[in-house]
Order: sequence, then C-alpha cells, then structure tokens
Amino acid sequence: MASHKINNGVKANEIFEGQVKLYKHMFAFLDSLCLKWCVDMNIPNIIHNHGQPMTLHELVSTLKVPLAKVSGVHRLMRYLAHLGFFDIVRIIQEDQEEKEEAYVLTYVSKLLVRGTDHCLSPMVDLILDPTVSTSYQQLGKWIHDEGNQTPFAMALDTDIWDFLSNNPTHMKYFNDATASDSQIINLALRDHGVVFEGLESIVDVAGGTGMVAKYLSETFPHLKCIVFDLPQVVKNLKESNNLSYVGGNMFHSIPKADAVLLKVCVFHQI
Ligand SMILES: C[S@@+](CC[C@H](N)C(=O)[O-])C[C@H]1O[C@@H](n2cnc3c(N)ncnc32)[C@H](O)[C@@H]1O
Repeated sequence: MASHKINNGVKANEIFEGQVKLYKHMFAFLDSLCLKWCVDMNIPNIIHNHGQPMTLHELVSTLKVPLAKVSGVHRLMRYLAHLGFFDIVRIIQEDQEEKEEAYVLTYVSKLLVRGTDHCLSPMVDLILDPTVSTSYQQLGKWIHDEGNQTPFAMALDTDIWDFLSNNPTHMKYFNDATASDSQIINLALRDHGVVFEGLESIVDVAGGTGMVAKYLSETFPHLKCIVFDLPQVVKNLKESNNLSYVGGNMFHSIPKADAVLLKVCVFHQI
C-alpha cells in the first residue's frame, strides 16, 4: 500500500494498520462474550457427550434453536473455531453423499467440559458475569479517586468480600471458580509432592473452600492441613482427621503451622 503523507504527517498505511489494531481491541469483548455464550449453552459438554464430531444440524437440534437462528449458531461456532475453541472437520453422515462440517473439542475447550477434574468453566462463569465484568467500566472514575477502592467496590458501592457474603449466588460463583483454578494447581502439586515432605503442618491462608488443602490432606495423611479464610467462607465445611477450617482475618493473625501456603489471584484487586 502507498505510504504517502497526508494531513498532520500521518502515513496512510499507518492509519489503515492502526485502524485494524484499534478495531481488533475494540471488538475483543465479543471474543469473551462468544466464550460465555458457548459455556452458558453447555456446548463443550454437548460435543463431549456426543462422542464423535458433531454437525451443525445435530448441535442446533440438541440446543433446540429456532430455524431463524441456525445461521447465527453456525457463525458463532465458526468464530469460536477461529479463536481455537473448536476444530472443524469434514465428515460423511450415513445416507449422505456430500461431506458435512462437524465440530470437535480442542485442548482449550476440553477445559470447559463440566464434571472433569480440570474444568475451568466456573472461572468463565465468574469473570464474565456482568456484575464482575461491568465493574471495569469504572476505570475512568477509579483513576481519579484518591481512596483505595477497587473498580468493583466503586461500581457496587461495597467491598467485594462484603458483596459476596451478602449475595449467595455470587459467593457460589466465586468459590466454585477459585476451586476450579485450584484443581489445576493440584495437578502441578501431584508432580512436585517432594516440597511437602518432612512438614508436620501447613496453613493455606485465604484457602477458599479448601480444594488445595483437601488434596494435600489426602496425599499426605500425616500432614495437618488448616484452611484459613473469612468466617463466612469456611463455615459448615466438612473437616477430616487432618483437615480443619479456621475463620478469621489474615490481616490480624493466622494459625501457626510449619509452612504457609498463599495462593491468590489478583483480578479483584486492580
Ligand atoms: C482469589 S481467592 C483464592 C482462594 C484460594 N487460595 C485459591 O487460590 O483457590 C481469595 C480468597 O481470599 C479470601 N480472603 C479475602 N480477604 C481475606 C482476609 N482478610 N482474611 C482471610 N481470607 C481472606 C477470600 O474469601 C477468598 O477465598
């Protein structure tokens, strides 16, 4: 493309390339929302349960989509395939002469199949929940605020922990999401268990509902595991011989143990 100068000394090719980049990021929210759509529709499980590549026709009939929306599903699935969530293969169905497109899971969408020990769909449920995601609309207001409130706190006029404790549905989203993330960590711990050998006790500070501690207590029956979190998070959770829950505020004090485990994610701190 010609790169002659135009107004203000900006080259035409820079304008076009800039526009492409700008639009890519401007529409990036659609990537997240298409992901949310496919998780909300349970498509990873539907394809997984189908046991073989699934055609559009099979998918829309399982989803019970009205005829008018079949092409919409087709477009969404092609876009999700472009993003790497599905592969598109061509298969021949019985009684047909022409090959047909069919969807299969990729290593990414396999992480969205609910009911496995490495499912991250609860994380998608939480992060793309409108209450959480729209709080980032507050960034402009937040940057001018002299206090230390997060955008989430500004949007809802309450601290995230108070919000969760007053909203059981979101509390469940949050706990399920952090537990799903911890399942993945457990896969890493499984291969590096040597780190915990020789310890008699460990406290998982801000350990949520105890997914990591549960794994440790089962893998190392002689290790005393304590999960420490806010009282409303750990109340009524099932303890075992070497697994206990303690409620409190980590900024005041934490239970004594040979080692401290601290694993938090920071999305709600920004
Ligand atoms: C992102 S979650 C991490 C949970 C778990 N460690 C994990 O990685 O799955 C942060 C945790 O910190 C807890 N938390 C927040 N403020 C706390 C405080 N002041 N004292 C103890 N726990 C707190 C929350 O209840 C929540 O379970």
